[in-house]
Amino acid sequence: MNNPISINRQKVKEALKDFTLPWSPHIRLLDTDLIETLHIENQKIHITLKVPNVDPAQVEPLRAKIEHHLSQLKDVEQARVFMNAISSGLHDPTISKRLVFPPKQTGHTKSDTTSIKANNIKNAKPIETLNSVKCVIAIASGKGGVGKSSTTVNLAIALSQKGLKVGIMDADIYGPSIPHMLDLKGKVEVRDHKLIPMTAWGISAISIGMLVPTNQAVIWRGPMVMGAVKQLLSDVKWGELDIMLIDMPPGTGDVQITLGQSIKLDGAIMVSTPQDIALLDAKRGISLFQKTRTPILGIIENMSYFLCPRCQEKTYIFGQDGVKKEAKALNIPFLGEIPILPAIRTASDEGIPITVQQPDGPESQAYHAIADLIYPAICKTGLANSKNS
Ligand SMILES: Nc1ncnc2c1ncn2[C@@H]1O[C@H](COP(=O)(O)OP(=O)(O)OP(=O)(O)O)[C@@H](O)[C@H]1O
Repeated sequence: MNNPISINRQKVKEALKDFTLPWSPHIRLLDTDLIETLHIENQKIHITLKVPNVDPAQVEPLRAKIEHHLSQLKDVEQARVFMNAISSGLHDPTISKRLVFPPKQTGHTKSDTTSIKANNIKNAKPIETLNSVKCVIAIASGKGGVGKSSTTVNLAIALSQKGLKVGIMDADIYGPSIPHMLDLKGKVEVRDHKLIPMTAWGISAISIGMLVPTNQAVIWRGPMVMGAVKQLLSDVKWGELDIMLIDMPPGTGDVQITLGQSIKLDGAIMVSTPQDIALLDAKRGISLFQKTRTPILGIIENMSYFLCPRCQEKTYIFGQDGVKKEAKALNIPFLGEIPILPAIRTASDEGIPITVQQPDGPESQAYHAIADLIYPAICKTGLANSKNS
């Protein structure tokens, strides 16, 4: 005979009886009204924690500690604790409660990128919603504005034109541009408490830009960002995907740390422009991925050269082969050059990517050539001959 499931509200409360507030250690959590909701369903505990008017960085350890402690209880399959916003600008009230932290911040949580260790991932619980995603690859850059989002979108479309099912997770919390580039407007559908990705040009996509007004997330720091990333990872019903591309924010901050600690990436692709400064920053990004033992699939040089529309002559405005040489020095694959062309920018601005508008044009060919190179890595047969040599 099966043993009855023993977890119930009483047991959860019992487990939390010694928890105190990190900012007022003499006050017991259960003596406050901070636990707003407590639901138990199918051995999964969901708690909503009201966040008082303190620095969210002080609340995050409590959230994490409760999650960890409750997930150890007998008959508990999963414990999730969500921070509840005092007010939010999210379009969907069922999501808003869970996604954001209070707007007031008294301090900036500085990210300690050195604290990322590969073994953190071992402790991370598998994210159920990603079970149906075969391969997750981050598209990153050290510096902003180098064309990472344009590359993500066009690469995604090039891969889908090869017959793969592709999704984009826009993790660029501070400047989400994927909805604009894919012309995705309107409200994200919520089904069974999960976000349903929007679709355009055969690509599924989710972005914080679909959930909050564009200027709101810009001020988020530390735990707010981490909470948002975790929920973009675990609260989205992706369905079957061959590959998910994650459009990362530039640099090495909270998003990179949270992702590094939450999921095992199958690979990372760096995007850089030929300028020295962008390359220098890209190297920092590469070293961060190396710390989490994420395979670097390679580096793409964007805005490499101008292609004369009349004579097809290439002009290397910022010098030739800078990224290629650096890739060789770093012993990582060089994935290719993308020209700087007005059509790429205008297509992005119109929300109809160049790979959709002119799938056979020279700009699209550059993305297709890179898709050809990474395709075998996605299909776990190793990277195709890269252009390093
Ligand atoms: N190869 C290219 N040719 C012409 N314009 C380009 C090219 N790549 C990107 N752009 C344009 O440069 C601008 C910045 O590109 P994008 O938003 O993709 O960069 P990003 O690295 O994602 O920026 P952010 O750091 O803000 O997220 C956009 O206007 C985009 O259309």
